[in-house]
Amino acid sequence: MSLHGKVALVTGGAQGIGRAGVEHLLENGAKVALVDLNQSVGEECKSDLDGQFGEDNCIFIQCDVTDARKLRDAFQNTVEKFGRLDIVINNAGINNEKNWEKTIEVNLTSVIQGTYLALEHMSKEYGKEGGVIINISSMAAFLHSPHQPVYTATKHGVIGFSRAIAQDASEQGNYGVRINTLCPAFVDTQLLRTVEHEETMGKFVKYKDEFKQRMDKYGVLKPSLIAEGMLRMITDESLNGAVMKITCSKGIHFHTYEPLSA
Ligand SMILES: NC(=O)c1ccc[n+]([C@@H]2O[C@H](COP(=O)([O-])OP(=O)(O)OC[C@H]3O[C@@H](n4cnc5c(N)ncnc54)[C@H](O)[C@@H]3O)[C@@H](O)[C@H]2O)c1
Ligand SMILES: CCCCC[C@H](O)/C=C/C=C\C=C\C=C\[C@@H](O)[C@@H](O)CCCC(=O)O
Repeated sequence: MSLHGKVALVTGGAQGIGRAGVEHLLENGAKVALVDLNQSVGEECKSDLDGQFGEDNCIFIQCDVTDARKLRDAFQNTVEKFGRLDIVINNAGINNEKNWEKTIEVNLTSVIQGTYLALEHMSKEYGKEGGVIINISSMAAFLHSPHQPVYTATKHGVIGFSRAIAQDASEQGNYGVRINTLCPAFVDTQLLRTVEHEETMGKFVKYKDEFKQRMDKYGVLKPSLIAEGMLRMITDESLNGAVMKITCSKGIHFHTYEPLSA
């Protein structure tokens, strides 16, 4: 699948993994709506990208993904601006064990909401041309990050939801939309800094040194490698319901599941 002429929407696209994904999409000829809560970082990012890739290839839409009406408007505005939608990356995420209800809203509820909105704009079921959705989970879903119980739960949820809807979409619904999940290990972004603070880790902040030892043990990846994985899941048309893992030890690889048996 070539990205020329394609249109993508990336949530949490103003920094970190999302921004790296946006840059790779633009480099490969797509037009991109970067949707992010953070107005100032979003505007700065858009201005940098205009300098790098030319104006009119990228728009910034300020939006809290937990506001269902605003998220719906963000999808609508993207289609109005660029005329179509082909790729959606539900990437926005937080690490907040203190306000754990918010973590569920951002990391799981909004990913579900974003997937349903993406299907409304891309699925053959709605008379559209098809496309691809990437939902961002984490290696925490496999290794359960001991001091992030709610974060871990949300990332398990993203995998379960995405695999189930992918099977529905490809095998029963004939939506023409592929849905894949990406699970990075530790990545060098602002999210990792949240481990230092009580306001984000709550009572688990006392384990911050142990957390840092885990990062030293497993290593910390660059956002550009995660963007490479994203691009592969977007362009490889054989991938639907796939769960990609990216780690320092094994690089980009896929999780394998036992086939269902009675
Ligand atoms: N950094 C890691 O080690 C790591 C590892 C595995 C998975 N992930 C996942 O990757 C995704 C991106 O994380 P990151 O590391 O780039 O983090 P980051 O904090 O650098 O970037 C997250 C972006 O999401 C935006 N955002 C946060 N809440 C939002 C909301 N309610 N509405 C809209 N935008 C919002 C932020 O403004 C920010 O621009 C997350 O889902 C995260 O859980 C990160
Ligand atoms: C404040 C912290 C934010 C955490 C962000 C992130 O989502 C959490 C990641 C948690 C665990 C990462 C573990 C990584 C392990 C690997 O590098 C690896 O060695 C495991 C290999 C297993 C496999 O490939 O199947």
